[in-house]
Amino acid sequence: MLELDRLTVRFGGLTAVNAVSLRMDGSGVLGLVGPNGAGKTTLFNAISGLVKPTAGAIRFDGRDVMRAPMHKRAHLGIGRTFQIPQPMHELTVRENLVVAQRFGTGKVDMARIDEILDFTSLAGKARRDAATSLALTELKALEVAKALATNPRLLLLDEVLAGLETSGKRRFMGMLKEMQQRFGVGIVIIEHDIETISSLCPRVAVLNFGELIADGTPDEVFRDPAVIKSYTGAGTGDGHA
Ligand SMILES: Nc1ncnc2c1ncn2[C@@H]1O[C@H](COP(=O)(O)OP(=O)(O)OP(=O)(O)O)[C@@H](O)[C@H]1O
Repeated sequence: MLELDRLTVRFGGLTAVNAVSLRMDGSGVLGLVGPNGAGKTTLFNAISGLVKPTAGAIRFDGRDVMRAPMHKRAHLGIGRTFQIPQPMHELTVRENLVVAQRFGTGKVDMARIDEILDFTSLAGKARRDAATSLALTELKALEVAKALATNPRLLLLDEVLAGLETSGKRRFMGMLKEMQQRFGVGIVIIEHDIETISSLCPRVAVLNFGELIADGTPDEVFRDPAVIKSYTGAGTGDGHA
């Protein structure tokens, strides 16, 4: 479904993503890890159309989307969340989903919105509450709900689990596991915690200084000396992946 071919993003003299080639079919969950500044979010930005790659190719269902604008990529089925949740604060939870759905699909389907609100446990908050009144877990759920409302077939989740306490995180992980089946969506998730990634993702890709240095099962990847070195040598030193 998604095919990156030597994708490269440069910001002036800095190569944030360096000739990354990666394929993903329409199912499953792919974990994307790497030390801070490795280029993970930039890769998401390039796939979703927020930054313009310098070189390489992005194909979605065999179609070259390298130059397609964000809304076009959303229409084709590429959805995403942002590291810092970006709700429209003054709108209600339901209105946030309506706006997202219009952006992603060009129409409004209230039954689908109700299904998503239910699934993300936001139904009780939907009508009255402005997004600004939500707690962190609810804001993260809203970020996922908005992305689901765009009707994606591939969903890029940028650190949606970060900052959640243990029980919230567990519930959220259950939701993500169920989401693939229920909504027929393939997931790529950026997450720093190795235990979380290992439990969620049968496949993990590792970036370091913009380069893809490993791609395999969690067991293979987290035992790979190059990956261990990237964390101990060039990593954050804070125990995070
Ligand atoms: N718009 C930009 N202009 C210039 N440099 C940028 C821009 N966006 C990102 N960078 C740089 O590109 C590199 C990769 O950043 P990116 O945010 O993609 O890393 P990351 O792996 O997502 O990091 P983190 O885990 O800390 O979120 C960093 O050196 C960052 O400072």
